[in-house]
This record gives sequence, structure tokens and C-alpha cells, in this order.
Amino acid sequence: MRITAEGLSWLASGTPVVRGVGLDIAPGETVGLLGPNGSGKSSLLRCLAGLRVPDAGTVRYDGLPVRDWSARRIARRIAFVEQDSGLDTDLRVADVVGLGRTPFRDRLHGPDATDRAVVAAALDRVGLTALAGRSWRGLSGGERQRAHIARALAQQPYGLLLDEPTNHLDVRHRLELMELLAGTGQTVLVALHDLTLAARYCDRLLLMHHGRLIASGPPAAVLTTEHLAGIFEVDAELATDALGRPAVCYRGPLRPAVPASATATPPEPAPAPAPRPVSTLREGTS
Ligand SMILES: Nc1ncnc2c1ncn2[C@@H]1O[C@H](COP(=O)(O)OP(=O)(O)OP(=O)(O)O)[C@@H](O)[C@H]1O
Repeated sequence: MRITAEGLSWLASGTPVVRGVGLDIAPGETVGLLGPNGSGKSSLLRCLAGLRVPDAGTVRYDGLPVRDWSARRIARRIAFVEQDSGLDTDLRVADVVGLGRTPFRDRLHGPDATDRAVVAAALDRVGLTALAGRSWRGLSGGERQRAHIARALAQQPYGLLLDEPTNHLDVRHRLELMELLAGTGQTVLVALHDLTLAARYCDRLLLMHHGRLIASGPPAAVLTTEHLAGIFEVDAELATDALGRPAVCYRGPLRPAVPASATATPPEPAPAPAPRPVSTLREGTS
């Protein structure tokens, strides 16, 4: 599925958050969405997922504008894994994953054999089969995150939008998740803070800053020392991993430059005026 946006803008209480974003994600492409905190990644993803109505511009799936589509129609095309769903329920893990089947079900009927098979396959893909019967409340943060991914996979979408899905995941599960996403064959747009992970698994990277898309291209073209310093405000060196992709080695946050006047040797204090000899004091002349 091709996901495109033209001139996309969204305002929060009158303040521009997404500013004139244009993008074109080809069918089957895995694209990483990068940017510092507050740069507008989640807001852009929500616009693309139909959860925010843009103030200007158009989102299209396979060339069709989605502005007037119902949530159900969108959910049959695209799955969205939010940064923090805050889901709190007594449902079993398999039932939470089964929520991904809702767009395909008649409201009056429960899950059928196909739904159950799709849910089982999704749980298997994220390694949660053993926890299928557990209560949602008993899961760790990382297990919940993987269950959300399984719920999205159970939707059998053509496109996947994910907002920092590697949060809470240990290193092995991060790598597994990125391999899974890159191997789905679906169109994937994934917001990530781990720049090296993004470079390793994404075909292309998009970089946001203050609501605008300021760069798009292969990982090596977007992860530059200029962007690391100027946009992410870190002092970092770029290495190349075994696959020829950029890998970031951080030295630390960039310190704001100290103005020269603050480091210069302070001038010698002016000598205090010598006390006038008493004899020169004249209190009145009469
Ligand atoms: N509903 C809202 N009302 C007011 N301000 C909002 C709203 N949604 C987002 N913002 C503001 O818009 C800016 C972009 O937020 P957004 O969550 O899209 O950024 P982000 O790049 O996803 O950040 P992070 O990396 O921290 O998750 C932030 O300054 C945020 O406070």
C-alpha cells in the first residue's frame, strides 16, 4: 500500500505542530521517522492514521484521500501502534490481540475459527504464545508492547504505523521486532529514537524538526554529523556497521557554547580609593 501526504498541517490549540509535510512511502517500504522530543512525530503519525483531522493537506492510501473514511474502513487498511495506549483491562492477552479482528467482524458475532487462527499466528510471531491465557494486568511493559504489535498484526493490515514500538523492549526483542517489521512485506512507517537501530533496519529515514520534514533519504544521507549536532544536539561520531549502515557512537550531549566574555580573565578590580588624610578634611571653612 502506498501512503502519501501533501501539504499536511495540524495545529494544537492554534499552535502549528505539523507544518506542511509531504511524504510518499512506497508499497513494502520500511521507513523510520526520526526527530527529537516534541518535533511532531506522533502528531504526524496520528494524522496519517486518521486519528487527527489535518487543518490543511491530504493523506492518501493508494491514491485515495482518506479524510472522510470511517475508522473501520481505515482499520481494514492500516494498523497503528501508539506510543502508550494506557490499556488497563482484565481481558486475557489473546482477547486483547483479538481486538485487532474487530474491523472484520460483524458486531453481533464473536470470533470465528479464522479470527482465532490469525490471533494465534500473531502471538506466535511476537513470541507470546505461552502467555495467551494470562491476564493483561499481569504482563510486563515489554510483554504488553509485544502484545500491541501482535494486535496490529492480527489486523492483517496493508500498512503499519508504529510510534516508538521498541520502548520497554530489551535488546534482543528490539532486534527481533525490527526484523519482523522489515520482513512483513507491508508498508511500514515507524517512529524511533534509537538512531542506530533505525539505520540498521529501515530502507529510508525521514527527519522531523519543529513540525517540518527536513530530510528524507537512505540512512547514510540522513544520519550525518551535521544533523546529529544541529538537530539532536549531541556530540557524536558516525561509524559503519558490518552491513555498511551508519552506527552512532555518542560522546555526550552538546553543551551550549559558553560566550567568550564568560571565560575571559576578569579585569583587575579598580583599587579602592585611599582614605583621605584626616588633615585634608575640611568640614566647613569658617
Ligand atoms: N493535543 C495537543 N495539545 C497541545 N499540544 C500538543 C498536542 N499534541 C501535541 N502537542 C505538542 O506538539 C509538539 C509535538 O508533539 P508530538 O507528540 O507530536 O512530538 P514527538 O516528536 O512525537 O515527541 P516525542 O519524541 O517526545 O514523543 C509537542 O510540543 C507537544 O507538546
